[in-house]
Amino acid sequence: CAKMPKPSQDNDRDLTFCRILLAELEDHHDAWPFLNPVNIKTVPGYRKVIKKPMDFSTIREKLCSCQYQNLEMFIIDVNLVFDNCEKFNEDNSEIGRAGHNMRKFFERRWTELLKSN
Ligand SMILES: Cn1cc(C(=O)NCCCNC(=O)c2ccc(F)cc2)ccc1=O
Repeated sequence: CAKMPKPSQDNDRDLTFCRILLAELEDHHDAWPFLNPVNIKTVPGYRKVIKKPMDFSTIREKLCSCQYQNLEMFIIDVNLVFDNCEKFNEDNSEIGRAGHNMRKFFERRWTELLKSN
């Protein structure tokens, strides 16, 4: 059928979830490697290896400028942060472990939030 616009209350719910989830990610103890874009001038190899850099401040900027149509698009960008981290860092490294911890936290929190609805 014709693509019907999503009822606004679903959009509002999705936007609220994105704001809650992003605030919790930014406040997490292990967030420090992901708060700002990786500095491709000071981190050798990063520019070549990671095709689509992503970080929490960029996600914050996209959220505040209505660049996420829905919760799914937001989750894709958050997972990109953690997938980039796994690709570039050893599992047994400080940043590698932070990435695994943050991904586990995020998975648990968004499933909890969606179950609450
Ligand atoms: C995700 N990723 C990050 C880095 C990286 O070196 N990132 C900068 C760490 C230095 N940043 C801090 O220490 C900091 C930042 C904010 C803050 F509030 C407190 C501390 C390298 C490879 C990689 O894959």
